This record gives sequence, structure tokens and C-alpha cells, in this order.
Amino acid sequence: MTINQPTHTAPVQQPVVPEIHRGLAGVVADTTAVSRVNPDSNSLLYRGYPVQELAAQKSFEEVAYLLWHGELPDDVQLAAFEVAERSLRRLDHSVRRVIDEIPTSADPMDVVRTAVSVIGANDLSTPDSSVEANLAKSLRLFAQLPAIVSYDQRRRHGLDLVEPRDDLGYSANFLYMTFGEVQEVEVVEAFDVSMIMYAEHSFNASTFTARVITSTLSDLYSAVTGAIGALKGPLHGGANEAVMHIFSEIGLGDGSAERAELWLEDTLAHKRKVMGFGHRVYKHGDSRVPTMHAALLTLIDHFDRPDLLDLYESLADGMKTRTGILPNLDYPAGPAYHLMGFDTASFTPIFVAARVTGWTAHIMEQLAANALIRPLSFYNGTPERHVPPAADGDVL
Ligand SMILES: CC(=O)SCCNC(=O)CCNC(=O)[C@H](O)C(C)(C)COP(=O)(O)OP(=O)(O)OC[C@H]1O[C@@H](n2cnc3c(N)ncnc32)[C@H](O)[C@@H]1OP(=O)(O)O
Ligand SMILES: O=C([O-])CC(=O)C(=O)O
Repeated sequence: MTINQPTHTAPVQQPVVPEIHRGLAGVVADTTAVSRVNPDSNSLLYRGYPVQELAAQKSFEEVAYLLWHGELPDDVQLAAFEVAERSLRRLDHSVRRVIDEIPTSADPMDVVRTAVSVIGANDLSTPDSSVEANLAKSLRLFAQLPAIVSYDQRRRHGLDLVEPRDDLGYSANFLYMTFGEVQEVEVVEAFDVSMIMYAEHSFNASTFTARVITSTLSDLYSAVTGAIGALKGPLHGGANEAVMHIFSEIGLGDGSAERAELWLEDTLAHKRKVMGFGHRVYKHGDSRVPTMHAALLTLIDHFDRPDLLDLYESLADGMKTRTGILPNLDYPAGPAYHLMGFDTASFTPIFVAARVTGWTAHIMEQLAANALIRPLSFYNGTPERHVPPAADGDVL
């Protein structure tokens, strides 16, 4: 085979390097009406409502409805929504069978990701991306994720699945399915607040992943599955678990403040990151932290765990003094889930159960005015070169 090689020897023009936004930092990629993160006023609005007001006055179910429909439900709409959600809570046998096939040593995020994938594979309406079908799928995932997360925690501890109760609200039922008993109202309320805080946060990495997948006109379950993969990483959702690992490494109890100081000095000296601190968008503190911090204080009081508060505050104070970097939502949320009785590996799956509301709202928004998401890259690899001509007699 003869290959024509270029014969011209014109000087190679060095391409001009365009402005590159690594990590897409500071890039406004699209519009959204789902939420507004304002780092200047340190505020977060869901469909216009401050998240703090929603946490104080509304349930997670009402917030899910708001994110999907753009308005809070009235009493009739809420009653219908609750009936529908409660009717979908039970895990399908085939999903349960697949979970049972996964070793209990698996990362629970892999279990959740797989279970969502199976729900999608079983759903005959998966290819239907109409608003009605996608709302139904969003509700199905919202209703079933508590069963997946709670059952996976239980089986890791050798316990049987607890069937859902349809006389309990979302959060009370989630805790009931995890612990087999109805939890006290302070605990249920703190959990509900955490779900509202975690529900939505504009174009974060996992939501953007969901929007990228949706932009190819793939289905909602595929987009959520991809988003779960993005959330798993410790720079994103995985940080709530990492906070608890740091606490275990430092050790609770007498002298924790001194140990935290030494641990921090060593960590920063080795240029390691302290998980649960810092944020791409907020540079003066995460708008959600005060509300979640208050919920954590209620739990510390409820479970009489001042030791946890000592460590929590000394690490936050040390970070502020040494680096000026403030906690993000994962910092109070991790210890809050620990106090509620969740094992650490369940923390990021709980985040999935909350964020599925925001992800699916964005998926529907993306589809309503779709544009394929496909940015450019600047090539900095080996300059153009050519495969040497084959020697006579070479056989391909
Ligand atoms: C719900 C959520 O997903 S919230 C985020 C959860 N993630 C975490 O808690 C992980 C820890 N935090 C981080 O890694 C970062 O703060 C991120 C990834 C969240 C955002 O960071 P970015 O905007 O990409 O900034 P970047 O990572 O470049 O940090 C800027 C500087 O601050 C430092 N910094 C940022 N966060 C931290 C931290 N948690 N610990 C120590 N140093 C930090 C970086 O080392 C870097 O320092 P340098 O300029 O000397 O190299
Ligand atoms: O917005 C982000 O980059 C991360 C975050 O806080 C979230 O997803 O809740």
C-alpha cells in the first residue's frame, strides 16, 4: 500500500493558546431556574425560596415537589404527592436480588449506583423522556432510594430488610427502615433538615454530569447513575464520610482538641486537604452550614455527646486560623449522620437520596431546552507526525 505523504515544508505555525478554564472554574455554562447559589450574599435559593426558610417550615417531600414543579404544593397537591410516594417505597424483588448478589464489602455507593441502574433496566418507560414519564421516574427513585440505602446498611450488619411504613413521612420512614424503630422527633427533624440542605446546588459536579448525559438525549436513569459516580468522589459528596474518618483518626474523647491541632499541623504541612472544608463557589462560608450546624447541635444535646462538639470546633477553629478556609455542608452533616446511628459508609448514599431531587429537576430542565454539552480542548500533545511507509514485503 502506498501512502501519500505531504511534500510541503512550510514553517509550522504555533497555535495561539486560548484562555483555558481548568475545572471549568468561573465558567457560566447555561441558565437554570432550579436554584441560585449566591456566594456574595452567602445565600441559596430553591426556586426563589431561601433554603433556610424551607428547612424551618417545610418537609423534604414539599421541597422535592417544589424542585420538580417550580412551586410549593398546596394541601391537596401535597396529600396526593404523599400518597403516590408512599405507594412506591417498597423495593422490587429483582432489585433486592441484585443487591443481595453484591458482596457486603462493596462500597455502598456502588450498591446504590447498581440498584438505580437495575430500576432503570426494569422500567418499561425508560426510553420515554416526556415530562410526565420523567416526573414519574423521579418520584420512583425518590421513594425507593431510602429502601436501598437502609437495606444496604442493615445487610452489612447482618440484619434483615425492614419493610416501609406508609403511615410515616419520608424522613421518619427512612430512619425506621434503617434502625427498625421509629426515631424521636428531634432526630427525624434533623435528618429532614439535612435532606433539604443536600437536595440541590446548581451546577455542582454531579448535577453537571447528569446534565451532560441528558444532553446526549440519554435517559433519566442513565443520567442519575452517572451523577452517583460523580458524587462518590471525596472532593464532592464523599467528603461527608471523609470527615468522620478524620474524626476517627484524631480520636474523640479527652485531649481531642490538642490532638486535632497536631493532626492539622501535620496534614497541612504535607499539603493534604482537610475534607469537609473549602468550596469551589463559596469563599466566605457555605450558606447551608449554619442551618446544618444548628441541627448538629440539637443532636449533640439529644445524644449528650459534648466530646464530639469539642473535636468538631477545635478542627474548624484550627482550619480558620491557619488557612482561613471554612467548613462546607459535609462538615456538620457527617457527624450528624454518625450521631443518628448511620455507619460512615452510608453517608454519601444518603446524599444521593437527597440530591436525586435536584439532579432530576436539572435533567428535566436540560431536556426542555437541550443543547449537546461538548466543550473544546486545546491539544498539547505530540505535533503531527506520520506512520513510516511500510517496507516492501511487509504484510498488514
Ligand atoms: C457538598 C460538596 O461537594 S462540598 C465540597 C466537598 N469537598 C471537600 O470537602 C473536599 C475538600 N475541599 C477541597 O478539596 C476543595 O476546597 C474543593 C475541591 C471543594 C474546591 O476547591 P477548588 O475551588 O478547586 O480550589 P482548590 O482545590 O484549587 O483550592 C485552592 C487552594 O485552597 C486549598 N484548599 C482548598 N480546600 C482545602 C482543604 N479542604 N484543605 C486544605 N487546603 C484546601 C488548596 O490546597 C489550594 O491551595 P494552593 O492554592 O496553595 O494550592
Ligand atoms: O456546589 C458544589 O460544587 C458542591 C456542593 O456544595 C454541592 O453539590 O452541594
